[in-house]
Amino acid sequence: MASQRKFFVGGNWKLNGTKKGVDGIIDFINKDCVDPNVEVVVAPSAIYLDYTRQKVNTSVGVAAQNCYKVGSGAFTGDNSAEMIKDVGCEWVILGHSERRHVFGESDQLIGEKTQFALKSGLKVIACIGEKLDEREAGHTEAVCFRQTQAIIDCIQESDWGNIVIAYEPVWAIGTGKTASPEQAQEVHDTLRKWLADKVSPSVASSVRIIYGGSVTAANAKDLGKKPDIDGFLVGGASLKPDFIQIVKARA
Ligand SMILES: O=C[C@H](O)COP(=O)(O)O
Repeated sequence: MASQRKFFVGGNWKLNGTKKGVDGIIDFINKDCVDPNVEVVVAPSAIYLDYTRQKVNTSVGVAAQNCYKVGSGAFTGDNSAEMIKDVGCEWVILGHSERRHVFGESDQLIGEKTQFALKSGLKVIACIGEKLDEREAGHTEAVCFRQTQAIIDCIQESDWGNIVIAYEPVWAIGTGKTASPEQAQEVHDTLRKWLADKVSPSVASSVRIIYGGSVTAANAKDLGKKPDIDGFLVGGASLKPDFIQIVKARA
């Protein structure tokens, strides 16, 4: 039976773009990015959230790339869920590998941020994934389970309808070394089975698990054919018109 899970493609623009660059991306998205079978969400830098929300088609969701675990206060440089909602955006990416490994965010902090974002009414793209040395040591599952468990510990079963899990092996991010469709499918399948046990069978079968790590217009079709790959979180290629081909990978 075909999956009931709606294909989801996120474009994570990371720390890229000026207003002119954002205009260019929005331009190709608005021209050709409508597919009722695909949920598309783009994540500009926080500076451009409001601008992007105002200019991109309303059928395209807009996500922040991060937010803090409380609503307001003396937290210089951070953004809150309330602010993200206030400018009309409904998603946030949390636990991205660059937050974990460049900025040193812990599993626990990411769990707490996820809890607060969901309570505040945002939907969450929750990222997990192992580093190269962890994969080579045979710890891929253990790392993904540990990172996901920290989120499970902070939320309720009913929250899972507002979460998309992004499996992003760190060794595949921005390196051109995509996980093969078989490697990604294996992790997604294992994680889904584990979620059935740790959360519930219904959450396991309904939650979307998307893949991220050097996804391109050239490899998206093969990745998208796998039954447990429910879409992509795209970095570099989301800045280019190739993104449209990735959105249409299953068309
Ligand atoms: O959030 C997106 C991922 O970090 C993937 O980035 P990438 O497509 O540039 O490898």
